[in-house]
Amino acid sequence: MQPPSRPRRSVLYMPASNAKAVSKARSLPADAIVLDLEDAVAPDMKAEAREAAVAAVREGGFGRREVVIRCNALDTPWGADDLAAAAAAGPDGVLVPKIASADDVQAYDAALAGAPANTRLWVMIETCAVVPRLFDVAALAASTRLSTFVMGTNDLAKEMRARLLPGRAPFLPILTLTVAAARAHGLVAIDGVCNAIHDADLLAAEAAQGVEFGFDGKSAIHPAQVEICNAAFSPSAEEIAWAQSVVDAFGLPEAAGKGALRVDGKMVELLHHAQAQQILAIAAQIEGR
Ligand SMILES: CC(C)(COP(=O)(O)OP(=O)(O)OC[C@H]1O[C@@H](n2cnc3c(N)ncnc32)[C@H](O)[C@@H]1OP(=O)(O)O)[C@@H](O)C(=O)NCCC(=O)NCCSC(=O)C[C@H](O)C(=O)O
Ligand SMILES: [Mg+2]
Repeated sequence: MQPPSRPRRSVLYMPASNAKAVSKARSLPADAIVLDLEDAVAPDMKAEAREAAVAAVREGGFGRREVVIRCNALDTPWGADDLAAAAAAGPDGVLVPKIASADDVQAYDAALAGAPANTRLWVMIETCAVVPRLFDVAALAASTRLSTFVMGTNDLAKEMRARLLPGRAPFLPILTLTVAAARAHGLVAIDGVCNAIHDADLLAAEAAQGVEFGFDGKSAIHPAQVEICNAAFSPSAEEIAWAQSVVDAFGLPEAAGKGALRVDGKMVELLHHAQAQQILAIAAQIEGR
């Protein structure tokens, strides 16, 4: 199991046209920020938002935060220009909406052909059509820039005509499939947004659910949500202590050549050793922030 290369506990969206929010993002503790050109931007502001996103990426100042531009879909009047501008700006990621198939992902990858090699492709998982194709889409990680799945539970709810209520019952099978497909092909998986900006209890419960499902982090739409996501997706003190005990136990001379050990009264195997190393690696990165 490969440890995640960096923490992505909180992924904060903002309309790229909101200069105040973009400026504020440079000092917020989000692990990644998404400069949105899509649903958060009204049609008559699309061109201005595109220019602002490119200018923000060029200006920089985001420190360790990953910077991602979310483009409009290629079948909209703005998609092609967004993709071209994003490719030229070279952010850490370009997030694309409403993909329905592996062919869609190939088309977005082709549109980013001129981008720097470190610009990765993030895709929204938010259509009904993509659900049975998640593993085929994820497999493109081997041959394209694809690196990240991001749940779009608002659009999914709209397409399914489902209710987005506490517990998220209608979406649970899709959350599971998304994480499983991501893990099968080494992708990052980010959970969707909680629209209730100031309901800290609801967000904490949803974030804990995302942790339980195996997501790497959660989407946020307001600064007040960032710390809650960070806390939920950081390894706890107990998890870190367990991980250290497991790594220490496998490091002892008497553990050489063994695949299973007893640690604190419980069996641990090499798979737990790998998990423990992953927890310690991500905890060390968080500690360094
Ligand atoms: C939702 C909001 C419109 C609320 O805005 P507002 O009421 O103005 O917020 P506040 O007055 O509480 O703001 C306080 C300060 O914080 C800054 N701020 C607010 N939001 C952000 C943000 N997202 N990032 C950075 N900074 C932010 C304000 O500028 C204030 O600053 P200051 O005055 O200096 O104190 C607004 O929060 C907002 O626009 N949020 C993001 C909306 C968005 O991007 N939506 C698209 C993504 S969600 C989605 O589509 C997911 C997916 O596609 C799906 O289908 O599910
Ligand atoms: Mg959406």
